[in-house]
Amino acid sequence: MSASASNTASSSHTIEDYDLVVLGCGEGTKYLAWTLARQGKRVAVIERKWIGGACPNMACLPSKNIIHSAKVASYFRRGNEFGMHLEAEDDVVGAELRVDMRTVQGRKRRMVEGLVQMHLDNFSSSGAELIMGTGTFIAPRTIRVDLNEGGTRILRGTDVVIGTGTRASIPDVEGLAAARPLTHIEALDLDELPEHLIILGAGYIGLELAQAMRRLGSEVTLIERFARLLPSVDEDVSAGIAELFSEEKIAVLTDAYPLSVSGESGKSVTVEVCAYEREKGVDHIFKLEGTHILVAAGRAPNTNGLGLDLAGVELSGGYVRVNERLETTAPHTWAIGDVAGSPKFTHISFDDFRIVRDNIAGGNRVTTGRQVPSCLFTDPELASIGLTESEAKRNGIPYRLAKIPMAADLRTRTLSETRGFLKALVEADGDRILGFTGFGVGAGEIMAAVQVAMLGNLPYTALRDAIITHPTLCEGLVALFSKVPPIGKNG
Ligand SMILES: Cc1cc2nc3c(=O)[nH]c(=O)nc-3n(C[C@H](O)[C@H](O)[C@H](O)COP(=O)(O)OP(=O)(O)OC[C@H]3O[C@@H](n4cnc5c(N)ncnc54)[C@H](O)[C@@H]3O)c2cc1C
Ligand SMILES: NC(=O)c1ccc[n+]([C@@H]2O[C@H](COP(=O)([O-])OP(=O)(O)OC[C@H]3O[C@@H](n4cnc5c(N)ncnc54)[C@H](O)[C@@H]3O)[C@@H](O)[C@H]2O)c1
Repeated sequence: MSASASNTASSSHTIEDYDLVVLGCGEGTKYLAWTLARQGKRVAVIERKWIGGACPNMACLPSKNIIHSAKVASYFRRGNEFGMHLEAEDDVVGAELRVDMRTVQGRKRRMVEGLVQMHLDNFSSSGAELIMGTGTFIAPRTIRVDLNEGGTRILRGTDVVIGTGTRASIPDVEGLAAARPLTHIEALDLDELPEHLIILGAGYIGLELAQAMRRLGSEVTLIERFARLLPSVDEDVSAGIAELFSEEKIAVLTDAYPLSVSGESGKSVTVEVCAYEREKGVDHIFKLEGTHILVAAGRAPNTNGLGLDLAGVELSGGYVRVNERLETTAPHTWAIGDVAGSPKFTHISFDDFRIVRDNIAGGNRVTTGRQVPSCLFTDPELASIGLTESEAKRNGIPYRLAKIPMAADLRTRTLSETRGFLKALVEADGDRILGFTGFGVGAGEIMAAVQVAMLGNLPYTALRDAIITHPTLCEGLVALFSKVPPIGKNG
């Protein structure tokens, strides 16, 4: 769809007017573009590199693809347990598994190519225009695009949406940047397995990739500055993950941080680590040798150099400042997803799309009070929604607690995947479900059933008394909610 040229920004550039101009082709922004274009609006999306944004290209979906290959590797190693033997080897446990990373990557790359094609099809069927180039604001609602193929264009939107996402933040550690560390982008695209991968940061990315790379055959060491893995989750969850990682021989250094790094990732790196020994109250400084270093130490917003000041868009802590309607400080200028400071999940960026779509149409939809479910895709998964036990304690919120081991969910026994537990918080003086955490096989899928009950304001007894197919993983919810203590008695 061609845009109408209405006036000129400079002697050589015509301003092209659109109903909607979107900066960054991420989760929420692409859905907004396709939706408004299908309504007959003139829409342009500016993207510098990734058609579809982070999720399909180098974040959620590629990581889950590699994690699944790592699961297959773990099944291979567990072959004996299931009575599976390779012809040539009697003892599969003793046999060395050879992982061909090029084939692992080939499967992932085919998936990504298919996803990119799916996005291109959506652009052509919706009529939204995809412009490959780097966008910078030059005036309110007006963006100059430095086209990847050369040349520039200037676009102005009746509405403009910023969805430029985040990037890996590289901590200011002596020698770290010079060591050319991997971020998740390179780590998810390795054709050769690192011999010894050192991972800085034991958050979502660090934990998921540590286990995957270990299962594929790398030696892995995690360095985390806090005292335990995932300090924001309940202690029993954190301990469960620590035990899992210890069994899988992933070295974990907590209360530790790097002082300096030397060498070059991909060849050899030396990290000087400072680790605090809590019992003795002393710091130890030592050197750790590895072949690669991956930085998974949090995210930085892509707001630098966007010319946001020229657009009247203010920042807050580096992120685009938005209100609960996802409006920025400039009229008809919105922000979506990670860069708006929304919780950093694809499903949240998608929900931001729904909010902005409705508000552009004159509605009043807000981010406040929405559910923020999450799932860490370690094996087994850690899924959580609503209030956690530690949050309830910290905020003095009374609750009744139900907790069962995954082994009480009989499906797990058929799978030989009995590790972990399910827990739920129910209000102390009523039947409302306040929160759910599952650390176990299929926890992310089980959580969705609890989430629907919470959305519908169902009492916990609805799940307790439901007839759920046997033996499914969700059947465990009957056992879990049967454990809720009576009112007045918290177990
Ligand atoms: C390794 C990894 C695994 C993850 N796994 C999960 C998961 O399993 N589940 C989950 O829910 N979340 C996951 N996340 C988080 C999720 O990927 C992000 O929250 C989500 O992609 C954010 O989407 P977004 O809409 O904010 O924008 P993004 O998808 O980040 O897109 C922003 C786009 O803007 C473009 N851009 C930036 N600046 C410009 C510019 N000036 N001009 C033109 N284009 C520009 C970028 O190239 C990018 O394509 C993961 C993240 C990582 C890093
Ligand atoms: N399954 C999923 O949904 C999924 C998967 C991957 C990423 N994500 C999203 O992406 C975001 C970013 O992930 P991430 O893992 O980069 O960040 P994170 O915030 O989850 O974890 C970063 C970790 O690095 C540690 N750290 C930071 N600097 C350090 C230092 N100098 N020394 C030692 N430790 C240090 C922090 O204490 C923290 O534990 C997540 O918050 C999440 O929202 C989601």
